[in-house]
Amino acid sequence: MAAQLFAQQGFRATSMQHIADRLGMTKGAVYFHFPTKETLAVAIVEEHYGRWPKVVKEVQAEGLSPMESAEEILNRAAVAFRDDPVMQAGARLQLERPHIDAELPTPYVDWTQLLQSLLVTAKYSGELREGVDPEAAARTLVSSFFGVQHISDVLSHRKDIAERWEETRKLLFYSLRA
Ligand SMILES: CCC[C@@H]1OCC(CO)=C1C(=O)O
Repeated sequence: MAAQLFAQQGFRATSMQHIADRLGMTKGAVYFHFPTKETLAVAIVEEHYGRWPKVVKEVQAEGLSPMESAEEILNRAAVAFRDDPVMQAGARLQLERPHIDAELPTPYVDWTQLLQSLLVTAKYSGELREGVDPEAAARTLVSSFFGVQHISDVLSHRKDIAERWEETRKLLFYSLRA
């Protein structure tokens, strides 16, 4: 599907003909659904963003502590980035935003906001190490996660992302826990 093409070769190198061929459709049929390649990229990014509230809700229904919820959401994100072409395409398209003439959401800010709110709750429930600033810690978790997923993508096409993220999260959450 189109997400796989965007994930593998990026926005600029992917033509509507490539997409039509991959989908087994005519180019006209693709244009019928998506008038431009940009609208298709926006749809994929929106699909990517749209998947996270469900993941967050599932984790928060598990009755974990705030700190455990933060850790579990990021663990699931690592697996999702490994296995889901829409996540992979969304991650690449958001890096290619300067070359996509369309309104795309600013990445990372929602992640930071979500993790910060969990870490603030963790602070007041005594789970957060004394002196740790929840906002700075949330930014560090997001930078670390997206750095790990990027390097894993470049070096192993994300095959080892779960292992790479596990070693990173162990260190990070060790430093965050009270
Ligand atoms: C927890 C929602 C996170 C949000 O949804 C997907 C995505 C892409 O990186 C986001 C972001 O960067 O903030």
